[in-house]
Amino acid sequence: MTNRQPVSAADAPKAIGPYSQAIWSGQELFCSGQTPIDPATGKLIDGDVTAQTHRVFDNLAAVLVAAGLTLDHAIKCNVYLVDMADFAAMNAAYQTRFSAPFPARTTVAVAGLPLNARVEIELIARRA
Ligand SMILES: C=C(N)C(=O)O
Repeated sequence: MTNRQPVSAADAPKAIGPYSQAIWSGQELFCSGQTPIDPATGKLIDGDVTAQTHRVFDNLAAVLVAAGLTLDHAIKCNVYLVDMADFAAMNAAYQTRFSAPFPARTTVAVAGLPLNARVEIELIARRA
């Protein structure tokens, strides 16, 4: 028997590969990386890294809501950028989606992201 309890969010993009949108493990929820896919079309949105970051957070929020949580439950985020020149703009959008104290975070630049997204963010959340 698996200890992986999946979360399925109709308002977030369907997985584009063999992964769950999120998995509960005990009190912690591991949310797969979200790219700026519009769940209505299944396609990447048009827009710069600011718009892409907000779409990513809308998608993460939809997954969290399906699990009975919100972004306030996030404890760790990993941010992937294809161009570190987007760091400041990503931060500006990012900081509007949380209130202090901010979750722990790591940001790295990567060689590429699915569907040619500029940003992907994954997070871990914890219920009380
Ligand atoms: C988009 C993803 N989270 C993936 O391909 O792993």
